[in-house]
Amino acid sequence: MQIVWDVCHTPLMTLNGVIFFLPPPPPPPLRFQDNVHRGNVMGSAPSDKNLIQFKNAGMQTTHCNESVLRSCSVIFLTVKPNILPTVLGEIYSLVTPEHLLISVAAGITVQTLEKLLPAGTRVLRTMPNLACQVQEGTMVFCRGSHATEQDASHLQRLMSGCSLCEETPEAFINIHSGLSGSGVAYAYMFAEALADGGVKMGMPYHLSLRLAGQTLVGAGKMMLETGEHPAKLKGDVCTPGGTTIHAIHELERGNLRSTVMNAVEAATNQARNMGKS
Ligand SMILES: NC(=O)C1=CN([C@@H]2O[C@H](COP(=O)(O)OP(=O)(O)OC[C@H]3O[C@@H](n4cnc5c(N)ncnc54)[C@H](OP(=O)(O)O)[C@@H]3O)[C@@H](O)[C@H]2O)C=CC1
Ligand SMILES: O=C(O)[C@@H]1CCC=N1
Repeated sequence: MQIVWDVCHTPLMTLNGVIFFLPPPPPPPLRFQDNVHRGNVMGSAPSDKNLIQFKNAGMQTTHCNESVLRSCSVIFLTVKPNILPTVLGEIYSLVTPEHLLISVAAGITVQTLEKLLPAGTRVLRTMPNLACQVQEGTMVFCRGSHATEQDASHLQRLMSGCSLCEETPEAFINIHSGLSGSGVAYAYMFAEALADGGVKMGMPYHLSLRLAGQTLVGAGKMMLETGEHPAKLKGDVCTPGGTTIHAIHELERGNLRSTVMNAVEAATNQARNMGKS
């Protein structure tokens, strides 16, 4: 997840340095606004593979996770879930009440995070999706026992520039992982299949791909902007006896909706299992 860029993109507040353990932001031009200064953002990772892009964008970088704790007050934990316990052990002695720790790790519960951190640590558990990188993301989050109202609004303000960001009960975080965190990947598969269909019928691949991408963007935007149920919008596309209803019959034969529901269920259950191990 490339949270760092998204955070910096938002028009808010001074970050006393922020980010931790991240893949890179996309290449410049980055749009830093108001008080968020790229020089106040610090990324840490073992290698330069991703960090080099932080450096190129004028952010601070380090290979020492402890340095981030010493310099930063808002810490995004974006390592893979299986590495998180080791990293929290490493930084444990440096975490103070001044720090706000924000985890994006799939499956890792608030209870686990709090158990691995000093008593009283302010923690937020989140689940973003990849589209935060293009300011069209989704994120849900919940508070740990010591996180405050102010911490929650801080995160919402940080993320408001790049995602729909909702506070939810913790039980919804894994569901959001299955629906949207992973869901962008299902959408890409659908887009790929649309484009392949176009190619099959004789359209060049690059044109087919661009049209498929825009079809998904447009369909999502219609849903959000009209507030209409997707079934209603689907009905609007179906001319009686026309092309769409013939295609929909094929999708129903292939169990599209049931398959997608199964996918959300499988990903949610996997997130739940990851939280147990
Ligand atoms: N990918 C996605 O769409 C989403 C991912 N997430 C969550 O984001 C997290 C990252 O996943 P993903 O983006 O796929 O992972 P990546 O492998 O792309 O990124 C992980 C980063 O962690 C760094 N890292 C590894 N070990 C350490 C360490 N000990 N200390 C500091 N940094 C370290 C790696 O450094 P190096 O560059 O040196 O290898 C790398 O830059 C996971 O917890 C996942 O659940 C959540 C929602 C969506
Ligand atoms: O696949 C994963 O585990 C992560 C979490 C959600 C999206 N990617």
